[in-house]
Amino acid sequence: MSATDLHAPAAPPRPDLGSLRVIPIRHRARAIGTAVAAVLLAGILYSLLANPRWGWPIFAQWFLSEPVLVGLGRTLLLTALGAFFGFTLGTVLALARVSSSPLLAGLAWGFIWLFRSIPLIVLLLILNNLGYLYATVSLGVPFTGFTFFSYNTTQLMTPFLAAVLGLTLNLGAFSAEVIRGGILSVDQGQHEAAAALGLPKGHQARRIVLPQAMRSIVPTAFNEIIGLAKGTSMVYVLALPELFYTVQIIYRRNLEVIPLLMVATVWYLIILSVLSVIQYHIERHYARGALRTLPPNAFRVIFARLGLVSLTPPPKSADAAPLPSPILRAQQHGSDWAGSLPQGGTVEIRGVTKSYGDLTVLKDIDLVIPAGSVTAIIGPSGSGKSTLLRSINHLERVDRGYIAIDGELIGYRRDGDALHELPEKDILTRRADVGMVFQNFNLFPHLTVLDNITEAPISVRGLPRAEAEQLALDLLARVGLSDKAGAYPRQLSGGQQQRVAIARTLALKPKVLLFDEPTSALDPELVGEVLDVIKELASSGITLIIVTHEIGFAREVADRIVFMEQGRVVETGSPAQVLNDPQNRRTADFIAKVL
Ligand SMILES: Nc1ncnc2c1ncn2[C@@H]1O[C@H](COP(=O)(O)OP(=O)(O)OP(=O)(O)O)[C@@H](O)[C@H]1O
Repeated sequence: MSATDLHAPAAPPRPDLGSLRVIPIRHRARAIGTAVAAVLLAGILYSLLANPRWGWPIFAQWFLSEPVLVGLGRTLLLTALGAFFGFTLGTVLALARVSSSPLLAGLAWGFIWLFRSIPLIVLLLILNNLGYLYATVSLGVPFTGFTFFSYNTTQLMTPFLAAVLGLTLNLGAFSAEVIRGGILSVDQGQHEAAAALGLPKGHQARRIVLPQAMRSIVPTAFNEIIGLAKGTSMVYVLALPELFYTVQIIYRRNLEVIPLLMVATVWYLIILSVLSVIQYHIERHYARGALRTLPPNAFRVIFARLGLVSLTPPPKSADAAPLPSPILRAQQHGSDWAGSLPQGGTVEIRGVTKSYGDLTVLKDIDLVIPAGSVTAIIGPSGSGKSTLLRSINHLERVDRGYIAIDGELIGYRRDGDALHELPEKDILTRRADVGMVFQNFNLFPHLTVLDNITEAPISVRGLPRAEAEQLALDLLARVGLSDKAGAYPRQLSGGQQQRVAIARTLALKPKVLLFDEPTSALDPELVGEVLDVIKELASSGITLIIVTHEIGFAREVADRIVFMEQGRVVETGSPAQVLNDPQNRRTADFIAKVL
């Protein structure tokens, strides 16, 4: 014991913390509010039940009567058909609106403009009177008199068909804008990552863009469907006895207006409640991956309130296990990148120039990057490094010059002196040879880690699912993440996400791997784990091109450094030469600033 300890005042006795009680704060205002709400509710219920004019016995007599149920069935059928065809049409229109074809986009815009402008009731009446405008509906070859079929319009356009068609056209126009809004809400990086993996356009829309767009589409889409369910009452103008028209017929006969209106109201309330439960579960489905923890299943909440189940899921033992370092994990699996990846390709960049409007960001770039080499591109911000990298896999189109991998042009076909741009389908196929790892990872948040990796091998390389999953598990083991196969990207740290992104790119077995500042979105303590994986890859034989601000890492891993400034390659050479003995003054100034 030291002298200071001898003179220190004795510490007060430590209370027994285990015996302390926690007393929750009392919210007086909330308690008063609840009491007022309960009194109001009781008052409303009393007025509903005690006032005989509501006519509850008559309500009970008609609520489940046959004509009401038949009308209800028609309302439900119209809602289901209108919603199905309306949203199918809306999806096609929304995809046409965002397509790069001006004609398609213009036609879709015109359709939406027209059918959003026409009131539903007017549209229904026009469709119902179509027979007056066109006596027959025919399909044939114009001016030849040749027809495949011909129908009498009045017989064809029954009130039911007119109702379904009217509701479909109306909902199609409104839902197209809802869906387009959802598509626009998907981050640009997601489109780029899908394109960089060579996923076909239709596949990108179906598997990557629309599922993510659904999160913002679903709430508004359900508003539209609820509007449609109530809007079906509009078809009374066609004398089609759906729910509302049926109760109207009944109360005109028995004059019990209020009880019969209540019959319709309560049925609409039930339809709305069922739709709300469906909406909750669809939203929950599309929240997978977007939220770290999903909200509980609505039925589970009810059962939990009744004390039948617990709301807390049992802990997952796999998540608790500490992760070994990537390199250690790779050694445990006896892995060696060399041999498992294809031989690297030679990248030839010739006379590449690129401008954005008046700003020329790449100026006559000439570079040959040998197969299997590791090249680090460095330079000040805005010097064109990322643009050059993105041009290599044709995410950016160059204005002049060309880029070839093993002599094969990425975005073009050469014909004498002319370079013809390839169709999107061929560009996507060739892109699969050039993997790209993005600064912000751009993992698909709605897919598990395993699905992120298997998506492109299955769709682009045509691998059977079982084989693709085996490949993905092997790659995950190599980057030290085999126990995260079932996790969603948002459940991983930044460093882990970037390692998954590397595994996803490698699953296509590219000849060239591009890294666009792979660590700049990471916290300093996570940078090392990603750099470790890249260092391992450096000896694999694959060609690596890395845009980086990590000069120390570039020195350690690269065979060659390319220094860029203002869209030009100012100096290239070995790390020792460029970093220790730069020949150009601008390179020297930059190195002096960053080292
Ligand atoms: N889509 C675009 N439209 C217009 N200008 C662009 C576009 N993309 C890049 N630029 C401009 O091109 C120049 C080069 O950008 P680039 O991203 O290639 O630079 P960088 O060297 O990678 O910079 P950093 O190190 O900051 O990422 C910059 O001036 C940038 O503002």
